[in-house]
Amino acid sequence: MAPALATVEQVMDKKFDHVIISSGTSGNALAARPTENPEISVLVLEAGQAWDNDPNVEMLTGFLKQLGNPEYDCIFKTTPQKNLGGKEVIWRRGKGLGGSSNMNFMMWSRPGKDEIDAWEKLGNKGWNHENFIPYIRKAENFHAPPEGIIKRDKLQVEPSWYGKAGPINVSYSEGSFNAEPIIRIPLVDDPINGKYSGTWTCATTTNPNTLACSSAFKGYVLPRLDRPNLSILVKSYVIKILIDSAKSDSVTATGVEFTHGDATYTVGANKEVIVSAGALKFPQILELSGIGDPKVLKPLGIDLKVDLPSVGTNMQDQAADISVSWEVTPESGISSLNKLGDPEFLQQELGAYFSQKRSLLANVVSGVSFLSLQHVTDKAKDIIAKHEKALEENPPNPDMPVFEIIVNPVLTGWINKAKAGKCYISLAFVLSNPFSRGTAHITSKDPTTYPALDANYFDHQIDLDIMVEAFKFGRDLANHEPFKKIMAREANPGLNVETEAYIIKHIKDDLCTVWQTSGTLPMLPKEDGGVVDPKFRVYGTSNIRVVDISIIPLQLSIHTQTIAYGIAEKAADIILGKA
Ligand SMILES: Cc1cc2nc3c(=O)[nH]c(=O)nc-3n(C[C@H](O)[C@H](O)[C@H](O)COP(=O)(O)OP(=O)(O)OC[C@H]3O[C@@H](n4cnc5c(N)ncnc54)[C@H](O)[C@@H]3O)c2cc1C
Repeated sequence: MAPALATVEQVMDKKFDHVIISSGTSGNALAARPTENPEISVLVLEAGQAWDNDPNVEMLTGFLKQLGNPEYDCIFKTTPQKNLGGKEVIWRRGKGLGGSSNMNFMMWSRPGKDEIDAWEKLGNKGWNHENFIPYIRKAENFHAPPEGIIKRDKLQVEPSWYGKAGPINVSYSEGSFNAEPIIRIPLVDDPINGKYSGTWTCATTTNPNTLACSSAFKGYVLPRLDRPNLSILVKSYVIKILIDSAKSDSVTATGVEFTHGDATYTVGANKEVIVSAGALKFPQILELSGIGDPKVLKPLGIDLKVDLPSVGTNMQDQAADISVSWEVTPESGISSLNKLGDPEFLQQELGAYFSQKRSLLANVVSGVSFLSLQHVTDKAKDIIAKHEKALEENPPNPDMPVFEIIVNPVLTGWINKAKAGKCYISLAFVLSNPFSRGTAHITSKDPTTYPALDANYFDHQIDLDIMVEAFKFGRDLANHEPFKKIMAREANPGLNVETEAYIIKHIKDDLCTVWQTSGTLPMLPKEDGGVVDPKFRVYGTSNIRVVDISIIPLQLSIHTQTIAYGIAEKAADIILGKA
């Protein structure tokens, strides 16, 4: 049944204690926690729509049908990238109740100790691993795996390490596709405890009993929709925050302006406006509201309300080469997702999904390896020395993972197509901790014009140097067990990509993203380029908070949905005066 949501007539011109912009991954946790107190009223404005038991949102491989479909996907793209020969890179993002948690690949990974402790060292008091992990645990409803899966995935699972009472199902799946422990890469059997360099099986946000994908709206809000103090309006696109700038030291948000259908409406905020519209859209909302860099706002004729030049800077995107695949031998027993292109096979697998809860359609992405630079190449010291001057201010931690390899049972790459009856695996190579920084700024006053998203890939040459070495290392894994015995031949990009020059060309031609862009509104001291303080408040405002992965000051190697949930849980405690 479709959830009972508000109508525009029920919210227009009304006042709510908290107005939350978007029902994305962070937005739902923020809507659910404060409304536990019946005295607090919350309105959520979400640009997309509601999903009513939609198999594309419910089923584990349903995201494949969402990618590129404008009903589900915001479909951003970067500006032409100067270091990629002008190529524009498509960036997927979820739209509608649940945001990107509906379309992500469900991997559930906790951050490393050094990564979160670094945020505190950067000037964010109280933001360290020890304090932050309990907030991630709050989101978790962990399902301890059966002995068979523990053995198969070589896991150490101590249920007390995980949260049990949270809204998001976290489990190790039957449908995991795991490489065996990889020669040359150490196995990590407890990657959730603050150190995750090595190879391991990742948990995913799946309900192992129903094989349903667990997302932010379904977990946090759907069971609480009957709360009279919670209103959600879908198809409401926020244009800007309404600001009272009568006081000179800090401005106050009085409400929000949004469109719904063909009309424009306003709604009031008694206490706060909280923006959780994601790292790509939020800078736009702030800039249209007059908060940002005068050099961006003035030429567009936008009145400056808060002079905050760091809005939309510090963007960090995990770049990836996902187009390296091998045909596997028939003896490997690996069945790849390409086979789902055969309608008869697809029907068979759909039947098995619902009747036996076992199917290729229940496959989850879970075989990951995180590697430091010196693990990948014996040139690590040379590469760091070569860039010493540029890295002076921010020397890399030699043990920190900078690179990830993700194993997938599917042919990827654009050069060669899948052959009928053949099966494939691919290794995605991810530059997880880029040194290059990009920007997200408006170029027009028109709120429907997407912001200019400049990832600035390879602006820092060290990013390309790392990609090249990691590509060579990852590709060479096919010559070692356990891959050697299953790889029949390289399908993409193919062996003519051999010299360093060809490798660089291939990386640049095929460069894409793994959609973990963060940092556009960093939590840092203002004098160091910060936009929000450690309590999520936008500098120069009394009641606007940013609560999503825009605030990440320094990218993590890990996947970011755990961070989005942890951030929102922490913000909820702050809003409720508990932290
Ligand atoms: C394809 C894909 C695969 C991924 N795989 C993984 C993975 O396996 N593991 C992992 O940990 N992370 C993964 N991620 C990343 C993870 O999903 C995100 O980091 C996280 O969901 C971001 O949450 P958020 O709250 O910042 O934004 P989102 O969840 O993206 O929410 C933003 C919301 O804002 C709404 N919105 C935008 N503009 C407006 C406006 N003007 N008015 C009103 N509403 C607006 C959007 O409709 C959307 O609902 C993946 C992401 C993608 C896209």
